[in-house]
Amino acid sequence: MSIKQHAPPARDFALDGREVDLLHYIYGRKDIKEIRNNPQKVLAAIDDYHSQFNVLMNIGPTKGAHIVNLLDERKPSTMVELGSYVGYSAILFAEALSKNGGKQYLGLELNPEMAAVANQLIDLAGLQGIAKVLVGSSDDTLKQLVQDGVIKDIELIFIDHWQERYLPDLWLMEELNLLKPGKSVLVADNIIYPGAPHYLKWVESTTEQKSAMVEAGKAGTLKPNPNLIYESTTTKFETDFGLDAVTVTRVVG
Ligand SMILES: C[S@@+](CC[C@H](N)C(=O)[O-])C[C@H]1O[C@@H](n2cnc3c(N)ncnc32)[C@H](O)[C@@H]1O
Repeated sequence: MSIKQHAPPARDFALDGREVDLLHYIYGRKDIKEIRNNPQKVLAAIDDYHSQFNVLMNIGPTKGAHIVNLLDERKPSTMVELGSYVGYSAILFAEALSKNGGKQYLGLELNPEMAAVANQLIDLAGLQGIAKVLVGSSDDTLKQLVQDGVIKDIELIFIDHWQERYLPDLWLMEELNLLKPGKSVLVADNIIYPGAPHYLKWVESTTEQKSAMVEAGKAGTLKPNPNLIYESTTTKFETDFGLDAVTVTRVVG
C-alpha cells in the first residue's frame, strides 16, 4: 500500500513526490544564499530542476514572458491565479506585479502539498509580503474571497488549473459579477495541450450564441452572464510539452 493514503493519486509527470524533491534540490544548492530573496534566481533554480531532473508543469519562461508583457501593460493592483502548483507562475507574476506598483497576488490551489511548496518558494524569493497561495478548490475560494470583500472584481486572472474547471469557474466569475467591461482580463494557459475547447468556445462566442447555450441548460446550476462581450486573442508557443497556446480575453462590453 502507498504511504500516501490521503493524497490525490500521482498524475503523469506530477504529484509523485517530485515537487517536494524540488525543495530539497533548491535548499541543497551551494548557491542557496544568493538564491534567497532573488525571484529570478528561484525561477532559474526551478528551471534547472525541470531540465536536469524531473519535468514540472510550470508556465516556463517563454509563455511566462508573454504574460509578463501583459502585466506591464495592464499594471493591475491585484492578480488572481487558479492553480499554483509549485509557485513558478506566482513568483514570476508577483515580481512583475510588484515592479508595476501592484499590491496583491493571490494563488488558489486545491492541493495542500503543492500550496505548501509554493508558499515556501514564494518565501524564499522574498515575495511573501505580496504573494500568497490559498488552499482550496478554486470555486469555493473565489466565493469566499468575494464574501469576505477581499476581491470585488477581476483585474487580471491567470487560469491554469485542471482544464475541465476553466469554463465552470469562468461562469462562476460571471455569476459573481466579478468581470467588468474595460477592466477585466482573463489569461488561460494550455489552450492546445491538454486543451480547453469548451472554455475557448465560450470566450469566442457571440452574446446570442452564449444565450442559446444557457437556454439549452449547458451551465447546469451556474448562472453565467451571456451578455458580456469578450475579445480574445490566442497565441501559439512551442513548449517542452509540444505546441501549446495562451488565450488572452479582454472584457470589452
Ligand atoms: C498546471 S498546474 C499550475 C502551474 C502553475 N500555474 C505554474 O505555471 O507554475 C495546475 C495546478 O492546478 C491545481 N488545481 C487543479 N484543480 C484545481 C481547482 N479546482 N482549484 C484550485 N487548484 C486546482 C493542481 O493541483 C495543480 O497544482
